[in-house]
Amino acid sequence: MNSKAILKVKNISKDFGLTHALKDVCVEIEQGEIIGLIGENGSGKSTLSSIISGVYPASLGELELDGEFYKPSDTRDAQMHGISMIAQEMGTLPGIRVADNIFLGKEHLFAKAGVINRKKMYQEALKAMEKIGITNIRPEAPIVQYSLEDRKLIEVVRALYSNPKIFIVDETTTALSQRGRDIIYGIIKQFRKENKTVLFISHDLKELMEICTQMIVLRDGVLIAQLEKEEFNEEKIKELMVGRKLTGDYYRSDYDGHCEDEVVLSADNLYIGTSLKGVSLKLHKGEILGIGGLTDCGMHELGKALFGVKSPLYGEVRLQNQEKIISEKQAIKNKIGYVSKNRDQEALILSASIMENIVIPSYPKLKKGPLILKKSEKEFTNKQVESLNIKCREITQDVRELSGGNKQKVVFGKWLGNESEIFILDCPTRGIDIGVKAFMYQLMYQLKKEGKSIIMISEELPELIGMSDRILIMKDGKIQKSFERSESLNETKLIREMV
Ligand SMILES: Nc1ncnc2c1ncn2[C@@H]1O[C@H](COP(=O)(O)OP(=O)(O)OP(=O)(O)O)[C@@H](O)[C@H]1O
Repeated sequence: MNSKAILKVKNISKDFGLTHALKDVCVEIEQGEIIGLIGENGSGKSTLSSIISGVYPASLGELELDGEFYKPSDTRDAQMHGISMIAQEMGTLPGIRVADNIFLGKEHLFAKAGVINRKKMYQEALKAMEKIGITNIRPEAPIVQYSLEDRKLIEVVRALYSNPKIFIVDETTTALSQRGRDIIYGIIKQFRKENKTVLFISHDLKELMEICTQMIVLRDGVLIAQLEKEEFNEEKIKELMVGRKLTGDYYRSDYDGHCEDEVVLSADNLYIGTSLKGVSLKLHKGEILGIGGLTDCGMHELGKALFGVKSPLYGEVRLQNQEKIISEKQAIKNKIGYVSKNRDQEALILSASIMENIVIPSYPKLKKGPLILKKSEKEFTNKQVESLNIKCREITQDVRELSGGNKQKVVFGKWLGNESEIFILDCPTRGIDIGVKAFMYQLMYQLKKEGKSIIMISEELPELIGMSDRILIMKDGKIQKSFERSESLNETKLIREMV
């Protein structure tokens, strides 16, 4: 393979106010390499890829592309230089069709005398989608018709249409099902074959070790290492990421799946569209009930139904006092907290501050007459920020500015602050680093010991096995099998029931 530095990152620093997101980073990225970018939440991965892909400029330092000075004025300029990125937060435009999303800003390609030839545009969209193996999406359909995953894949098609020589994938695969992941892996393989370059950001170290040919490790905005494939070693990379040896238990170490008999939440024969077909379950006081399955098995809809955001066509969700859960507002009033899989879209208001996000469910509690005192809001927020160790500049800072792990802590803070008794957690550790993950597991175990009850919906089998008292495996909208906590439980036994 022809090895040549296609991109040089020279002494790049980036400050956001008082936050030093990148400090004097120097990296050489070679043509034809698949480079994994790894580091804890907030280590600067997205900042580095955003500078390379033209989202914003560096504060100091410069870039060199193909031996020439390179300073993209925006993402379109970067695309014209052959660099495209799929970002964590970007998304598609909701009010328009699939094809219009793919060719956003490139409509002139299909225009003649100011009139767009839509037939040609749709044909081209179909071709572009088929090229990466997407066959279920209609180019003329409104984009809102499609799932979050399909919309993410449409973004991929858009990014690839400019035929980039460097493709940056920022924390995308965790949001996708196996089918979506396979599409991304297929694209990466193709890039490698064509001697093109990929910068791949993921928190899944195993995934990176398998797919990448090199690995860049960042810590606190500083470049720690650039490793060749033969130097990949899981323990060593983890140590480089966190700067210390990781010791102690990751998951809980006991195998006692015992909890109280008291049922705090029950679902009876829930039906929702084609996603839930008669699901019943009981959650006990002090129980961690894991729910697993393939992404489209209905488990995410089940979480929404238990929290009252999705109404079942048939069946009901009841609390211990037999009150029926029919809305999110009522669930919150009854001390239920919900962490959505789609954190940025459903669990947070990104343009609001950390404080506003944390106090929302607790407004009724904080109210003194018709007013809420700023002082009590601040005290309330500070307590959560301190106990969850949320890394931020100030509590009035927009949540948008936080790294993924810290955003997730804000979501937890809002439900802990409201003194929730029941937590419905949909993929609670998605996109967060190993340090924060370990913290989340300890927190869940602590909550269990305090008698709180947790439903943990997860696509990660090790965490289901490692943390749950009981696991329900779902398949095609139904509960397929229940497993008790046991030392002999393993992934193979669960997978057998999932597929
Ligand atoms: N627009 C912004 N305004 C202010 N601070 C920001 C902004 N973007 C990032 N930061 C800060 O810069 C630091 C690096 O963030 P960055 O998003 O690059 O980390 P990351 O490694 O990609 O994290 P994650 O894995 O959680 O996505 C963090 O402290 C973050 O809070």
